[in-house]
Amino acid sequence: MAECSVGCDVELHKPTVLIVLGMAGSGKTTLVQRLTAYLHTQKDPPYVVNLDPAVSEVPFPVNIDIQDTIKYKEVMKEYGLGPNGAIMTSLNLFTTKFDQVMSFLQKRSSEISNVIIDTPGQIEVFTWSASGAIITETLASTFPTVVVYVMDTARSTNPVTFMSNMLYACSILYKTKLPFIVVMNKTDIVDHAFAVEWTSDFVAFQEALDSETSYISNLSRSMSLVLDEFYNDLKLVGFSAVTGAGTEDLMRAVGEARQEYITTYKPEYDKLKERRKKENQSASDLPADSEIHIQPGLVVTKNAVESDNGSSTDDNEDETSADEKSFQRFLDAAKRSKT
Ligand SMILES: Nc1nc2c(ncn2[C@@H]2O[C@H](COP(=O)(O)OP(=O)(O)OP(=O)(O)O)[C@@H](O)[C@H]2O)c(=O)[nH]1
Repeated sequence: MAECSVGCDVELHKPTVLIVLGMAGSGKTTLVQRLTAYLHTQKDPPYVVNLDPAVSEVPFPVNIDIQDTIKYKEVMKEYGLGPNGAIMTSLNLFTTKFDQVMSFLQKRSSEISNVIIDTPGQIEVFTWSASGAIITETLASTFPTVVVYVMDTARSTNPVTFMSNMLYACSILYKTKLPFIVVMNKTDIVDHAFAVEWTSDFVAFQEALDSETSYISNLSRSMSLVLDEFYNDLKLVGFSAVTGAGTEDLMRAVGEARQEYITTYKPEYDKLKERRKKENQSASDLPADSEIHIQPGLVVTKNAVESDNGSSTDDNEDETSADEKSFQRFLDAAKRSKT
């Protein structure tokens, strides 16, 4: 990617957006709580956004809470959905209003240094959905944005499990195209030194795999070669959301990732913004009901959403996934909100 040569100083006065992702139970919410408390003690309170519609209690002061706009249990009732479908639909509905979130952020932009975004427990709701992609792209097109990927250290001591989680992290890196920090959380239970060793010493990881004799461990050996490149640029931080150990290391890594966004990723996002603008202009030639404006510069057409799901309109209705149905409701709701 190209280096940012001009206009980078403009970014100086913008807050860093931290998108906190991770498997269910890895400690995302507790980490957001810990970071928020830390930044308050630094007299630099963050702007906090909760995108998890199903969290029973938000344990930190939150500026924007999806639950204030969308009642997840009502969505379940109204659309006859199970918990996962309702979480997905709630996020889709909220995405149609994300331009309002952006205007709040822009208004506060000069007063805050960090925006922290907590995401739904089920990671795929955010990472493999069109609404997650729209939110990520919208934020990253405007603010220096970094992904904070939380891993449960205690549950990653098995080399094959560790490898699986790292492959997932790697796939998110390629999907979001943003600077990436892996936070090895819960170091109060297990020290993360093994993860540092496995990601920096290829031979040490191979030796750990030697104790595994399954077919999967052979696959892991091959995959570890692939991941070697990913590890080269990886920012890996040991952290405990419960004790606060590693908080300063994490904030240092966020600062480095922000810099990386400005020099390496921003030029790509600028090009994307330009492309979206052009798409937006050509979409204005289409009939009104074939487009849905999510926010200026971002247009989701019906076709775009369907191709995101890898489906076509010819699919058998019975085979239509809950995800696709939920997107159809998203489209309908967005159309309604336009009128
Ligand atoms: N010992 C220890 N426990 C932790 C730490 N961080 C989180 N936990 C515990 O792990 C559990 C899950 O934490 P959450 O913060 O709810 O995790 P989450 O990723 O937001 O969970 P979902 O929203 O369900 O995905 C809770 O019981 C926390 O108390 C940590 O650093 N150390």
